[in-house]
This record gives sequence, C-alpha cells and structure tokens, in this order.
Amino acid sequence: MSDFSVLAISPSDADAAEKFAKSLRETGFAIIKDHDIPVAEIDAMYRVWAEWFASENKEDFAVQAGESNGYFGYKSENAKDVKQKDLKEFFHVYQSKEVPDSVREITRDFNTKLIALGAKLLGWLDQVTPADVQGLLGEPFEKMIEASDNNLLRVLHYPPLPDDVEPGATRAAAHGDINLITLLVTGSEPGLQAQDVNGTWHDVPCQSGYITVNAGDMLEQATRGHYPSTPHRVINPPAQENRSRYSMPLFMHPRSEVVLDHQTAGEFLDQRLKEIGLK
Ligand SMILES: O=C(O)CCC(=O)C(=O)O
Ligand SMILES: [Fe+2]
Repeated sequence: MSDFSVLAISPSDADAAEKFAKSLRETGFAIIKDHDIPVAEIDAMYRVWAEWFASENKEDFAVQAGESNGYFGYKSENAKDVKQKDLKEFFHVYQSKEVPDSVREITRDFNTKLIALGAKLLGWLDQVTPADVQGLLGEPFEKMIEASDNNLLRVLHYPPLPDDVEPGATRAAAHGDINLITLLVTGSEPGLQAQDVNGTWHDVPCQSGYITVNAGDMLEQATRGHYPSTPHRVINPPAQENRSRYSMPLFMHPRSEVVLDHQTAGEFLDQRLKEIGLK
C-alpha cells in the first residue's frame, strides 16, 4: 500500500488538457485543484447534508419503484458480482428532480458548478484524444452530456460501523463506476482507495478542496479501452476513527440515446442498475 502519486492539475495550467488525459490513461485517475468551487461551499454541503441524514423524515424521500432519484437506505447497494451490501446510505440528486427543502438551494448551486466543471473536463478529452479513438465515437464527449437528465450527484453517508458488523462487509466494495467520468469531491474522512494497472491499491489523498476524477465503464467502452475504468473502494475505518464519513461523487452520464459501442447509454445503465441491486 502506498500513496497515489497522481499529479494535481490546475485548470489554468497551459497543458491542463494533455496532463489530464495522460493521467487518466496511465493511472485511471486525475486530481483537479484550484477549480472555482470554494472549499467553504463544499464544507457547507457536508454540514447541511449531515443534518439531513440525521433527521427523522428521510423515509419521506425514499426512492419510488422504477425511479432512481431520492433516498436509498442503509445497505441498499452492492458492487457488481458482490453479495454483501455496502455499509452506506445515500441520496440521488438530479437537476430536474425534487430535493429536500433544507438542502435545495445550496445543492442545486453546487451541482450546477460541478456539472460545468465536468463538461469542461470532457471538453479537454475532446481536444486531446487521438483521432483514431475519436473516430469510434458517435459524438464528442462534451456533446454526449449536453442537456443530459442523467447526470447524477450522489450524496453519501457512511455511518460509524456497528459493533456487530458482518465479517467482510465494507463501506464500499471494489467497483468501477458505470458512467463516463466521475468527479469525486474529497470525502469528509479518508478511506477511498484506487487500484492501479498492476493491481496495487493506493490511498487517494484526502485533501480538502481536491476533486478526484476517475474514468468509468462507459468511457472505457466508448473508447475501446483507451481510457481504462478504474476500480476503487472505500475501506472501513480503524476502531479509533470510527466516525461518520460523507462524500459526493458526480457521475457524468450521457443522454440515454447516445450510442457507446453496441449499446446505447440507456441500455447499458439499465443493465448495470439491475446488477447492483438498484433496479
Ligand atoms: O465515497 C467515496 O469516496 C467513493 C464513492 C463511490 O465510489 C461511489 O459511490 O461510486
Ligand atoms: Fe465509485
């Protein structure tokens, strides 16, 4: 186990797009710093959502059958091909769907900013991805997510571990994300690990204000492996640090009709949601 020595890229770097694509290609991850989302806003998001997860009326927002927005209770999701459920609860925010009053304004604003940053990063990939790989795409990456209703901000709460935690159960078992790229604002506590191409697990730096980006399965599929999807997981805390952990990944999802390879993004997503117990 070692620290992940991924370069932190600033959007103002002259060669930001090249560095970003190189890092995604060689490590599956990239770190963005000096973006325009203030740390104070990230901290405020964690604060208001911590209060919401501690509130009594969470179940009023429980996800409805056939839907994917709203509240998902503790142990509702498993990683693909893993039996045990992850030790987490979460809320799925879509720009066009309802969010609780107490968190609405800040969440909409934060989500808008993060989606804009995600669009910019996909635009970087459009600039520097080799022409033969671009030739495989039905449309540029940035276009795939334009006016997409499928971009998903997941606000996660990993409660302190109970005394009777089942052997082998973890906060988040190893998985690849389904979507194109994920923007993962640094969590409130450490625990996130990424696997490199040699199979070694690394701690992802838990530095406030950093946004870690990883390639997902749709990006790997659309580029036939040019950008490999990166396995990652969230490990359980040591006993002396058994606190709640919060994190907020934004999953950038194409419009449903975008063709990835032999499947549309909508078909791909549907199949994967069934495999992870969410559909
Ligand atoms: O909590 C984290 O830091 C990672 C969450 C994650 O990988 C996911 O929800 O897909
Ligand atoms: Fe993930």
